[in-house]
Amino acid sequence: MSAIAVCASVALVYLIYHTLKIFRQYQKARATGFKVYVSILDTTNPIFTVFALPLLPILSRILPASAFRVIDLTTYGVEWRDKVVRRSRPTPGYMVASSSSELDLFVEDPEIAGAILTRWRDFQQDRMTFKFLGVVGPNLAASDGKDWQRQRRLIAPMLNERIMETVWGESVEQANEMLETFIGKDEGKTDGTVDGLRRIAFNVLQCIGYGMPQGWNEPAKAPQKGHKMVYMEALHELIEGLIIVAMVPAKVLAHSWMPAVLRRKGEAIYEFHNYTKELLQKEREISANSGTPRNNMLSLLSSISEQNSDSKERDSAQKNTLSDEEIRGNLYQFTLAGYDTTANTMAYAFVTLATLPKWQDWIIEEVDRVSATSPDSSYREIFPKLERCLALMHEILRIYTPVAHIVRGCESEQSITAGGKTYRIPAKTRCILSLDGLGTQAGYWGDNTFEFDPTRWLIKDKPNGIAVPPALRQPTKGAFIPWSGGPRICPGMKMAQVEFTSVVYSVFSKYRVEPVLKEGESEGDARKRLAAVMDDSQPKLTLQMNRPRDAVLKWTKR
Ligand code: HEM
Repeated sequence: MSAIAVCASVALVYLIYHTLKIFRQYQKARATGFKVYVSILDTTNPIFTVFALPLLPILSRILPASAFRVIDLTTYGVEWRDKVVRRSRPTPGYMVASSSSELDLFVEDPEIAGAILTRWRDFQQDRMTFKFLGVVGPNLAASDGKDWQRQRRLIAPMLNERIMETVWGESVEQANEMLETFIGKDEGKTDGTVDGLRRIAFNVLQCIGYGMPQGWNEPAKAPQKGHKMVYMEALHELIEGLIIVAMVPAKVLAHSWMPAVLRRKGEAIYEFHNYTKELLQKEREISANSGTPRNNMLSLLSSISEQNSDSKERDSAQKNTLSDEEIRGNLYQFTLAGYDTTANTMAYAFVTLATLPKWQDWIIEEVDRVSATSPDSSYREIFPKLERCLALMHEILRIYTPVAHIVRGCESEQSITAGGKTYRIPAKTRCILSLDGLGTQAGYWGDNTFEFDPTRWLIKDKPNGIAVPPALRQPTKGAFIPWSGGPRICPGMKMAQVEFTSVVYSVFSKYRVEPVLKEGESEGDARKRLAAVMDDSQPKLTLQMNRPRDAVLKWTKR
């Protein structure tokens, strides 16, 4: 037999095997009752996730529309792409059968999404999420079962009201410093608002996480002796390089033959390990002298370190301590989870208000009313009254949902009843909850679902005016889950709300914002151009604008 014939036979056998595998997966998917799409590519493979996205524009030109739609529907970020062109996906969801040993179920129905999030023992955290989030140590988001239960019970209560007061104060200071800088230069015109808000989010986390406040304008510090970068730089490098850091071992990244930009990511992993060890040591000495933990996550976490405990509890769920690796992992994960999410929510809110002056006036009305009727500007006095500012945040999260979807997997067959119908979900199915899509389902939100209208969140006919704390409409379970839901709901939700509202409140107490007009451009056209900058977004770690510097804004004193 010639070499060509051998190759052809091997290819044929592989093709038959591949086709049979897809067929078997298709049969399983058909039995669920959801609409089924078949993909010849393995959609659960990370290589597909990374490469399908940049290839989409080319594929859309060369493939027939129906074939392209199948690839589109299975490629990361489909919810956002559909939202921009106001297109919806099949409800209550759809299955994708491919050559993977796992099936994918894209969930578009609030009842099913709510059930999956609530039944956390049946539907567990996705293994890929473990890989990406557990890169510098085990932590809350990258754990399941008893380890997760213990970490959640110990860590979530740390984000308490004392921390909220610090978040409020720090965010106000950061926002004031940023706006004073913008106003002091170039008649208040800047292309740096989105970056400026990122800096605020990072600095607030630095203050809450480590008790190391950093002024918005303060120049970066020099690395300490024996280090190549400062701690927060190392953390920043890891967060910005999340995917590469998770895929390539630190030893390889830090090698001398690596390009400088990648080598720095590898070095950042080692720096982060060493710094956290030193910081923990220092924190233990401070606590030993003072007796009580300070008001930051590092101090609170180190107070429950297993080093300080003589407990012999063996059951992971019952223990009241964290290992040093878990403290390191959680310090990293808190910054990762709270940074991009909060920063981008603020960014879309500010650019939206510059685009829609009517809603800016609406916010200013509340800011002025609350400030005129409050004896001081503390967190306890102001935050509970900022109902419209919180409604603004909800509406931004509904339209510009930061986390596109949550993935959960089931190891055994599960059934879920929704809309009077029972769906059987086969073992080894990845359930991809479309947070982005659920927030705009016309069936639930109505015909104006794609319109920006924060009043949809207000509870009309409240008996005594403002309810305390700010009370907004509660959508049906599973219909609005930008912070997730069920037992794993984001523990940083209140912190993000306090930060967002304090920044909006301080900025609009003193300033207004509008788009900078290009030569010959009308105000209406400039607003449309700005809206297009927001539409040109891409879900990466979270949804973000592709051209943030094109959002050129002019800030003026009121
Ligand atoms: C607008 C801001 C935020 C949004 C939209 C958001 C969204 C989310 C989402 C969707 C999850 C996934 C939960 C799941 O797997 O079911 C999550 C988890 C988490 N978030 Fe947030 N988050 C925000 C801010 C924050 C902040 C400020 C912090 C802390 C400083 C934080 C800490 C966490 C942690 C620790 C988890 C893991 C919880 C667990 O697995 O039990 N988040 N967040």
